[in-house]
Amino acid sequence: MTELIRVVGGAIVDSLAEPAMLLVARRSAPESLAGMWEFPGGKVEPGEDAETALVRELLEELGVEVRLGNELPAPDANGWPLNERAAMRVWFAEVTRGEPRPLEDHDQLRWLPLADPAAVLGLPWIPADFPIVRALLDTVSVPAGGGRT
Ligand SMILES: Nc1nc2c([nH]c(=O)n2[C@H]2C[C@H](O)[C@@H](COP(=O)(O)OP(=O)(O)OP(=O)(O)O)O2)c(=O)[nH]1
Repeated sequence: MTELIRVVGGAIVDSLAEPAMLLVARRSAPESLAGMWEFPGGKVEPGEDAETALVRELLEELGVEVRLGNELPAPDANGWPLNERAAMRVWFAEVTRGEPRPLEDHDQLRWLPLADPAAVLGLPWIPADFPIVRALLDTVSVPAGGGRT
């Protein structure tokens, strides 16, 4: 049996406590993915912990240090299926040092308002990411107060 390719992605928000904006990245490589938007991140290396891999990837790709928040709840422990060989786990994250720049694999970064789901879902994401983006929008749209009138 071939082993599952473990991918990790960062849902970088302006504030973990009160997320209003989401940072998304446009792939420049490989050619099959160029022009599509994604969660910055990458593959977990052998023997590496998923969260360590994510912190490493975000530093390599965007030049920032981050604090990880909660994991976006996924359908199973491997995360979200990307294809028959790969699955991705996604964590919320907040930048603690540096200004995100597209240093590797991306040609554009964009902050999007989470209050505008149409703007977020309107980008040409990697197709496998759409269920993840929808789940993320649902998660952040839960009113913090939760009060009833
Ligand atoms: N980072 C990231 N990868 C995604 C997303 N959605 C999705 O299908 N993928 C796929 C694209 C790639 O096939 C794979 C991640 O590989 P990668 O090329 O980013 O990994 P890496 O930085 O470790 O690169 P490498 O060492 O393989 O060159 O997962 C996403 O939202 N973010």
